Amino acid sequence: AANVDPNQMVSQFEATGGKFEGYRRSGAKGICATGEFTGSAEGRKISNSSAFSGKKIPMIVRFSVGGGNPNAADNAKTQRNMALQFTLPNNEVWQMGNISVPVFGSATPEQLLGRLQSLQPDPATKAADPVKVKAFADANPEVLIHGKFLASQPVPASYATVNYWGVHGFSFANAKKEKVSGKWVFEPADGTQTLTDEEAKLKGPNFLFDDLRQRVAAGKVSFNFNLEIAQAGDILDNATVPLPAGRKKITLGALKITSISSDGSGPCLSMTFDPNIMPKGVEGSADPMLGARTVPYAISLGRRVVEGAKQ
Ligand code: HEM
Repeated sequence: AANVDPNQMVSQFEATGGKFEGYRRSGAKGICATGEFTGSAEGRKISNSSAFSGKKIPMIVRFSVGGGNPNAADNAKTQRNMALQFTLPNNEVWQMGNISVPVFGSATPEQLLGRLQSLQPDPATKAADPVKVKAFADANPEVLIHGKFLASQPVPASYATVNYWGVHGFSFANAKKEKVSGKWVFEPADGTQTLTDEEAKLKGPNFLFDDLRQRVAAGKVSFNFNLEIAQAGDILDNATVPLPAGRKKITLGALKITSISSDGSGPCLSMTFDPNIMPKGVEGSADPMLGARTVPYAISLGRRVVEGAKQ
């Protein structure tokens, strides 16, 4: 993390993805929501965090499409995001930014910067230089895993019907200081739903906000907060490596979405979701991508608030 200047990183997001004043430099097209989280007995068993008390925890939520473009198409095979803030008793806060892919597109901040540099559009052609893109990917093959997953999946029918992974390893500790480590995923309680290519085309590029409003009005949007438990030897410090299939999965609680803000407003507008902000009873892993998120998020927040926060 120390080897990449966070200001340079955020500027590289702008150089590669475009600069859109007032918008997040990543996850730009998004919408604020609120909800409530109810922790389970299994959650209480592994963590003494008040998030799992079983009392309803107020949640600030933001759904978005991946990338820096606030006009990104909703009907493409691209990433969806769900960012969360648990507002806990005793002034504790838990923030996370989860994505609709089990892995991230780079293992280290240096690799992310290099990948973004390789994808930066050439001013003459307005497109990335395929030779540079290939050279970087050949030398860093793990940067392709994320995109291959998205290309292999149909377009999600809704923000409410896709899985959202944390991608980093995290640990939980209970009052006896027993430690459980793993990777989490929020899974729609009613299962995932996707669109055929033909259905996606008919939906057009702007259907996700209205779709979500309708589903929330019907009281139908909830996710199970699931933890896949790591076994000895599993890799937990690399966001490009998912846990092996078939790891034991426990449900830490249920997240229900209860309201959607009007476009361009709401509680998520002028804040950021820093996954390093965790309550007692939850701990991050040594994944270098995790620690490297704090400062660029704050810089992106600062830039867009000064410009006039739009989404
Ligand atoms: C060094 C690594 C990373 C950098 C520099 C970075 C950078 C950023 C920036 C600048 C933003 C916009 C923040 C804002 O304006 O509030 C953002 C948003 C986001 N990032 Fe990252 N990111 C990194 C790694 C990751 C990883 C590994 C994930 C995977 C879970 C991720 C998921 C998200 C999500 C879900 C959002 C949208 C949050 C929201 O709705 O406010 N990022 N990222």
